[in-house]
Amino acid sequence: MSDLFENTARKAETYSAQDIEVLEGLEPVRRRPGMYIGGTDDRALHHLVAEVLDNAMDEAVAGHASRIDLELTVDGTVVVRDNGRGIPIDDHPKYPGKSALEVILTTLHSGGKFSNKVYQTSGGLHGVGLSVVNALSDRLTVEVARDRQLYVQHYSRGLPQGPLTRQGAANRRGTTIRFHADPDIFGEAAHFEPHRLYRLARSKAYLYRGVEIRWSCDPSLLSPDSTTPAQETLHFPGGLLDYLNAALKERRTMTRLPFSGALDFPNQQGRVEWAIAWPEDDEGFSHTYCNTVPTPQGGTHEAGLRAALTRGLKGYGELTNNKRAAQVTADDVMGDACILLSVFIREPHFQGQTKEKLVTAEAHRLVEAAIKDHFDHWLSGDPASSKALLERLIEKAEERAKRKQSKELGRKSATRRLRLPGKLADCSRNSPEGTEIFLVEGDSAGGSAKQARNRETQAILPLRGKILNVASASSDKMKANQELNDLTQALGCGVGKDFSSDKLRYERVIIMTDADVDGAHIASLLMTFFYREMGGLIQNGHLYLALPPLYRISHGAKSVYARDDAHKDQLLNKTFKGKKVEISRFKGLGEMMPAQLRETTMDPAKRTLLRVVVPNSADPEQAEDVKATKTRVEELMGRRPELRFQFIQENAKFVRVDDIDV
Ligand SMILES: Nc1ncnc2c1ncn2[C@@H]1O[C@H](COP(=O)(O)OP(=O)(O)OP(=O)(O)O)[C@@H](O)[C@H]1O
Repeated sequence: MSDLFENTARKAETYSAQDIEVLEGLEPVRRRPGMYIGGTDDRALHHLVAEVLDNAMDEAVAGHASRIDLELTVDGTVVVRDNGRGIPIDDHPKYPGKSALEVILTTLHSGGKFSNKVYQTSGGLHGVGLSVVNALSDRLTVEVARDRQLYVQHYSRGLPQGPLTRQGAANRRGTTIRFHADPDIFGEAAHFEPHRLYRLARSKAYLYRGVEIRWSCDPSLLSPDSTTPAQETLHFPGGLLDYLNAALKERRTMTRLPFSGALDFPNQQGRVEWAIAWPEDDEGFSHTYCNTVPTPQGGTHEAGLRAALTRGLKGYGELTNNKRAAQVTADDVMGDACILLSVFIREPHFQGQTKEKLVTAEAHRLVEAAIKDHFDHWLSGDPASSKALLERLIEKAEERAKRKQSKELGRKSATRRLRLPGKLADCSRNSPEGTEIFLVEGDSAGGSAKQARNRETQAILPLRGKILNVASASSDKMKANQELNDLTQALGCGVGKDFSSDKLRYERVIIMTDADVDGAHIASLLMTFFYREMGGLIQNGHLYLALPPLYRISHGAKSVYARDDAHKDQLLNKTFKGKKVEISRFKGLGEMMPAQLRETTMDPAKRTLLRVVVPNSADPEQAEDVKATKTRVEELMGRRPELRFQFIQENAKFVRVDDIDV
């Protein structure tokens, strides 16, 4: 018998009652954190803050607190303070000599939210949140200000470090939880990201207009280009509609106004609030919440909304004698919409402690009933908008049906066959004529480009960071490279020996990178790839470089864009000579508003493109040039990185195509 089997057999003999462990107190949380917070990764770490903030929100929604502070200090400690009733500090009847506060912090399943007595609708229900945070913090301090007295107790890894002590008079009330996540659990490198905490605080403020949340974070924790403020008071009297407007910015929508409203359920069963818009660019999202807890996986409340909107639109179609409306499905209605939905209900049922999905069956009926009538009213109140929306949704349904039927090798069926990369936002036109694909640097620039594009003819493929330099990489490495694979799949024309110009899915391939050195580097890597692996694409004149501006120069209401320093100087010396101007420099494409990006770089009527050309290999007269180019590319891209950028600037042969005619 092998050692392994011998050992196993011995273990079986000695397996007895003493092998059965019973974990006491908060020990199970430390031993199996995944069960309570879904893991020990970044998401789980940030979930700790959500647990504590949810308690303060519950106190606010119950009408007892109006202000919450969320602070991230320089050593990574999170402070959540509210001006609510304060966690009870009197002795717990079941545990004489122990305060209710200590019971709450050290015992799983203890809390005031198991009945509706102290909280009508609450995000908390399991009575474990705070004890879990306590168990997973190497330092936690709780301060309670009640009855004009301040009480303090310190904990470490779930254990009290001393008794609850009275610290003297307090002229405020409420609870303050200060905690530092335990590096033994989350790792030494784990840290709270200011932007995630800020966004969490902001969404809570949008969800409950009766609360003011003061966010603050040590400025040294913010990177220089961070858009997260170090301090901000978050209070939104317009609720979800404010949220939607902020998310939409200046994007155009199918209807004149968003569909928004709020309604209390009958018999004080709770409340529903919603704000929905259908953007013209079809880049939708869906954020749903129950008792201010985000439910990223949706659930019954979202299903209720789906039913109300779909039935409403179909009904409106019938009312206006539009028979084609019958084919519209819930996916057509919801798929590309921007959706914000928040419900407050009693005793909600979620899936798991991280509460990602609402499963309360009743929520479906309540939400559907509440929203349906409002939606019908809204549709009939603005016939022009409703007609435009319905037509767009019918168009989608018809496109879908056509795709299903079509056996031909159209774009979409090819799409499925080719298994296009998920991050490609494809254009809707079926043939390559007149279409273009923008290869964009990074997801954030990709997001702006998607909003700025013409969705019929312009596709967007965001590429992450620097792509592989194919001139110095092995062919195996190239085949394994995700970014290059995505690019190849999106273009559809094959690489190397398999390249076929006829299969190219777009008429123009446009590299759109930032107007800086990094951008030029990425563009040069992409051009090297095309040159080596899809030479025909350049030979046939399909490859272009976009020219995003580097500066905006404004004088009063007039703004013009300059693509580089020389252009800027030229404009300053001519157009704006002697005038007081404001100059702003774009850090990257992602920083531009979609409208600016459209106007300056993407709109065929206004932009400037550079076409990338190489000497023609079919022309014997150019044979020398062909050879020279090849040597140059091999030399510079292959072995001498320091000369790459210089090469692009000085030696690449571009033909300038101003205001290219489309
Ligand atoms: N900021 C607060 N103000 C007043 N009472 C609080 C506060 N935070 C916690 N509590 C009390 O402590 C109890 C336990 O909180 P805990 O976070 O452990 O669980 P919960 O919120 O009840 O449920 P869940 O585990 O689902 O979050 C709450 O039910 C509430 O009675």
